[in-house]
Amino acid sequence: MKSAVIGFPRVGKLRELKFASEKYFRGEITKEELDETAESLRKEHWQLQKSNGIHYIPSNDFSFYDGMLDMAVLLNAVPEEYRKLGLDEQDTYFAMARGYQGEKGDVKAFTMKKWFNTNYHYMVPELNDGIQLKLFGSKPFDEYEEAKALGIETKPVIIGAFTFLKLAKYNGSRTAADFVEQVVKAYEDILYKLNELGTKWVQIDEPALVMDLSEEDIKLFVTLYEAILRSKNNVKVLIQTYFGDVRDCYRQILSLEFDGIGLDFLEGKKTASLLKENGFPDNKILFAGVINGKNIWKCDYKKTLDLLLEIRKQAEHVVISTSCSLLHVPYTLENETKLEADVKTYFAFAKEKLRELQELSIMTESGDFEAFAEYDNNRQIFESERSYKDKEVQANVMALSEGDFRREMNRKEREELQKKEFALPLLPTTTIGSFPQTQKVKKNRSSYRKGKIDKETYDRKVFAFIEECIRKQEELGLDVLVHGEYERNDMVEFFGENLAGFIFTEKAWVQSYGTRCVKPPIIFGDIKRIRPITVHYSVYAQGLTKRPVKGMLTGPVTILNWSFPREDISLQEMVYQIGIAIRDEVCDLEKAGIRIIQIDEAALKEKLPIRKNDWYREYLDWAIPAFRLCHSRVKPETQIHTHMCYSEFEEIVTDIDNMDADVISFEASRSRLDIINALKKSNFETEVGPGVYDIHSPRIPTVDEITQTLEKMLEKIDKNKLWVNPDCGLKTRGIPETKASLKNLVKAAEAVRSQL
Ligand SMILES: Nc1nc2c(c(=O)[nH]1)N[C@@H](CNc1ccc(C(=O)N[C@@H](CCC(=O)N[C@@H](CCC(=O)N[C@@H](CCC(=O)O)C(=O)O)C(=O)O)C(=O)O)cc1)CN2
Ligand code: MET
Ligand SMILES: [Zn+2]
Repeated sequence: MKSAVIGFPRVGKLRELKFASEKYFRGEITKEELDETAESLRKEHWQLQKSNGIHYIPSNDFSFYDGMLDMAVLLNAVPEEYRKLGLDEQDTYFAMARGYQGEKGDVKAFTMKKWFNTNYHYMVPELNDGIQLKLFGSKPFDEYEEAKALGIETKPVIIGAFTFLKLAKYNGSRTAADFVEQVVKAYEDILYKLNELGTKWVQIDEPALVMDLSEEDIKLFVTLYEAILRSKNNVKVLIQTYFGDVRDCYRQILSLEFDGIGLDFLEGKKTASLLKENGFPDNKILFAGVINGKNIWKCDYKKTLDLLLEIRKQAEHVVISTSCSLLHVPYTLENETKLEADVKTYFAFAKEKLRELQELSIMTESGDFEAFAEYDNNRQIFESERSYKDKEVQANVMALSEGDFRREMNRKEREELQKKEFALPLLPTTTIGSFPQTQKVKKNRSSYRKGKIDKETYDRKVFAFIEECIRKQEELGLDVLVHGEYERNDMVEFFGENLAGFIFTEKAWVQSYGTRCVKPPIIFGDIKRIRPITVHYSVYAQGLTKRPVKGMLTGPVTILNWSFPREDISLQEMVYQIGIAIRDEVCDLEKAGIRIIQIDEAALKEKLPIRKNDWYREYLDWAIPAFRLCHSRVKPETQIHTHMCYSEFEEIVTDIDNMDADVISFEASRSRLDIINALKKSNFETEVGPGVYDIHSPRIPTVDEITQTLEKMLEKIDKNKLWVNPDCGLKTRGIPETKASLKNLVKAAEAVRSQL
């Protein structure tokens, strides 16, 4: 069998693209220098795949920011306000990605959303009435030719018309249907152009096909491809799906003129049975996604080869592929110098997965797997005990009962008690937790890490940052303060480092959005808290001020979702183990005099199963209890906050309310205020702080803007329940813009408050 890769990480093995782009944003390097870095990364990635014998190598999977944004630009979906800036192509692109505030004008960034159930974010294309979709750019063609010049035939990857139209937002009166004609023509032109270039295969990504589809959706999909595929000429078209199965439209996919069909056999629970029940045509190639693009554990060769043999029974032509783009795993294990050898043997990152594809490809050609040393080695790894087990932790989870998930007093009574306890003004102002992670803050941590300073010196510096932060917040006039999170590299990695059962890496970065990356810790065994994690930082901060300072924790669902999970026990078991650890931390904070505790569940919505049918059984039935577990033991007057980003949780507002927090803050400014309508409709009881400005962009919101936002919110939210805060933490921002933004936030809150 031949092998294929859906997409490769683009930031580089040492995040070269991140550092070059950030330098470019700061004006430290030129566009040409940025381009050079990009080109050398693309070359390296293609050559690496080629040298690992990959037969179908992707191109145009590279992006300076995001593939969906690239697609929008390729299709000419650049709204007028960005064009009007008069910037060149590259800077117009970055203005759409990050917003722009300067001598040429003032525009906000595009909305950013979670890419299906991953921690990657895409930019939401804006299809305003004035937009005319047509083939405009040349990125896929340029990159195809660039690879070809290196002697590498690639399959350009583009996002498909259906997914593009489904994920776009429509600001005017036109809907997806009104863009069909234009979009078809644009994709036809893409195919013509590829044909002209002699491209053999194109990969059209249609992950939106794994969602629950309506009749209308299916009709749209069929209409689009009946038309588009008429123009393929000599180009073979692979329709690539991932993150689930295509149960709603499998037969339609088969009946269209695709040459290759990419299916996910790992997350697609029904993929194998779809194949069995409906067969697979002999004149098409099945790209079987069997190498996990989302987790870092080695592939189990026996299991995978058995699966491939099963698949072979249904499909004549099979190519071994990744289950999704390798964008979601780190680049290579080779840079990990501190992992113990016996631990390391269990993992495969992107580069190592290429090797797995190659080995499987070779073994399937032979038929006698057992003759291969690689097969044998792999068997041994899978037959040995992979994880650290802890009997006590397991017993604690087993012993959990009703009472562990319930606070003693109901929310309404708590609310009255807390209003007296804290005596805050109407529309209290606060922030989400982190303050700018400046060079100084990061340097302190890296010095400690490298052993240049000891823990005491490190902490002394952290305490100094905290003090400065508290003073700044008092000056700004915020009501509920935070300590600033200066001790954290990342809100999940930091907790992972302080919990037994996790291991962490040095360079295993994964792109989250734009230039921002995360280094997810790996869950390797049963999890328990070994020591208090945040208590001394919080206590120190509270000691500096009379105003309440929030204790700041990451919740169990988020820690789980932003880690690489084990594959030998259930998610529920892992999340309860983490929940118990966080509960102990919550109790210690309360004991130490911290009266408000925020438990962030930033990633709660992210892993809500794509299909509605699975929401409760597979997720919410344990995710919501896991959060409740953390705060079930606190006193009624202790106020529990939570925070969620990229919310879009309209459909699960009742479940969010059931987390039984006292206050929730969430993202609401980059996307429309839909969620607020949903809160009103569901009689949401939790007090709420919908973000009043977007922190993912350096742009400073004006007082007027925030005032208007608050006034709009007050139309739907009881004034006694509304909090005022930014969208999310401020760690990615600089100090000047943070100060300016928060100053405007406080001013706006005061102005609106005085009218109430
Ligand atoms: N896990 C996670 N997912 C999330 C979020 C989040 O906060 N965490 N937020 C949402 C948005 N996503 C985000 C993802 C990343 C960042 C972010 O700021 N990432 C930083 C890295 C943060 C970090 O771990 N920093 C390390 C430093 C790591 C580093 O670069 N070290 C240098 C050395 C630096 C030095 O010597 O100064 C190196 O290793 O080469 C630290 O502070 O300790 C970045 O890409 O720049 C922000 C938001 C959704 N998903
Ligand atoms: C990605 S959610 C971030 C929450 C965290 N408390 C912070 O402010 O950074
Ligand atoms: Zn957030």
